Amino acid sequence: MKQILKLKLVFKDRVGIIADISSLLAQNGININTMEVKRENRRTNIFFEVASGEKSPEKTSLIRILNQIPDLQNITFMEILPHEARENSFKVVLDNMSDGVIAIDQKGNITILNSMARKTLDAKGKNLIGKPLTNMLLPDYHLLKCLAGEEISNQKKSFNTPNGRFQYFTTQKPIRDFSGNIVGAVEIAKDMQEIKKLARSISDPTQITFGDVIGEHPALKQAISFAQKIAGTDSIISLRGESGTGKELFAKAIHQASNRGGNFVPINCAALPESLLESELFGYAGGAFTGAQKHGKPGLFEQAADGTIFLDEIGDLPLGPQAKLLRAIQDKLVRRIGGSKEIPITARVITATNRSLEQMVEQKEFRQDLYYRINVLPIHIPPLRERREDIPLLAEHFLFQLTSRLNRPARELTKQAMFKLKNHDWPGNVRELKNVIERAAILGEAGPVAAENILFSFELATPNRRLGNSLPQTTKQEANLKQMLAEYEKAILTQILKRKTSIRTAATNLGISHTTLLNKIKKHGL
Ligand SMILES: Nc1ncnc2c1ncn2[C@@H]1O[C@H](COP(=O)(O)OP(=O)(O)OP(=O)(O)O)[C@@H](O)[C@H]1O
Repeated sequence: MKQILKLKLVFKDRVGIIADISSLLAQNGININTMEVKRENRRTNIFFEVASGEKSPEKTSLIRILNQIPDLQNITFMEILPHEARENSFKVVLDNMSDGVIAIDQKGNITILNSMARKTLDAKGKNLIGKPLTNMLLPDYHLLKCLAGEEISNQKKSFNTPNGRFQYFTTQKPIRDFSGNIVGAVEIAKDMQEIKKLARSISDPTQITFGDVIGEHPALKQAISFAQKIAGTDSIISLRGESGTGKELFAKAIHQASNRGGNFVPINCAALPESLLESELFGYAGGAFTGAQKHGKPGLFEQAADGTIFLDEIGDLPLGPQAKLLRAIQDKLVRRIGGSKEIPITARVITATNRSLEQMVEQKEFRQDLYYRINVLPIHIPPLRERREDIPLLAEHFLFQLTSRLNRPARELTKQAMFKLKNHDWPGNVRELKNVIERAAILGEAGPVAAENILFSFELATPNRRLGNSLPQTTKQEANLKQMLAEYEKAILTQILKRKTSIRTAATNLGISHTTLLNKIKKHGL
């Protein structure tokens, strides 16, 4: 029976090994199918495959033959040779591409046809490798012209396939060897629908996915994986977390992952007066009140249709609208103000708040029954100060976002700038970090973003800081006592360091130890 054997031989490095192997095997009537040589550490590794003919070599007889070659140190039989492993991984890469790839050799015979090309051309299961390109039904055979040096880039084309009309951008180029000789040609076809989808997702900022939620902290990752798990259900989700922690970002990502057909419709319950809230949420019938539109107006529940309604700051919803919201959620029906028709609700409800609803229930500011309705699946988003390790990731992300938006070259943050960011308390959470980074990037020159351009809101409030009797002019809204003291301390240290005395003298003057002063200098990124 015909047999294929794959081997690895290890030799002490010397000249003439390959000649020895070839002539010895030929003398014994054994054919070499493939051979690969690799030299390393004064050893020569030879990988090869032999196909035995009539005189099929047994493993033992092959070993006996090979053992005659001088300097052979080791023989191993292999399942797969290195070049086969490389080809397999190359094939996996090609087959996982969303573009169709066809390659031909010098004679115009097909050498590569990846999964996407097979699918589009309805060639699955057909063995076309090695066959002429002209055997395939294609809109044209321009690829053959690439063998004469022609090439095209991103040309729009379309043709009818058994699966419908396929519109694509094609790029076709000759393949050249190291000396520049044409040894084949390759075509890459990009599906136009995929390109359109990609363009939409880049240009449409509302298309937020979980990939846009940056952070590696376990608590954040847990929140993301829980949100991903429940995104596809119809249940009400309650997002809990301080202001600026990313609740709206999560809501949008959940909506995107839910694959719901309708829109994402947000409403900030704190931003509207009570009189307007109900008409916004539930809409009104024609002539419901003076000034109303003649034909009435659909509310946000109706507008969201099969999508998602995001009730932001639900803790700020007054008690009146709370009762109506509860009824709507319970009955899955809304009635426009002044109307009689009941309209079914198909939208998914996501709520968010930074307030303690539990405390509000206790103080009778929030209805207990509504609380239980909306708090079925709570997701807690941790504040930034509890996940400081995410600060560098987020800072780089916002810097990259800004520079790409402004069409500027990518930038990085200096070590000192990063240090300053990591040591801030972040009362405003991720939103504050985003603002700080954008401000720093705009303020500074080109090149890395420096620490002196990292300005927190309390620093902005005191542009004319002076030492002496005047305290920093930060007001209560802008910073807490801790921040004000930190700022005052920093101002004193900056002033003292400017005098260029030694750290030790400065420490003595300040009445603190040398190490305490060093720690403080480090803390303030001075
Ligand atoms: N993990 C994150 N990754 C990337 N960007 C984030 C993240 N968290 C928040 N952001 C960004 O920070 C800003 C504030 O986030 P968002 O508006 O979602 O917060 P919020 O919790 O809804 O705030 P509020 O309670 O004030 O309504 C947005 O620009 C958002 O894109």
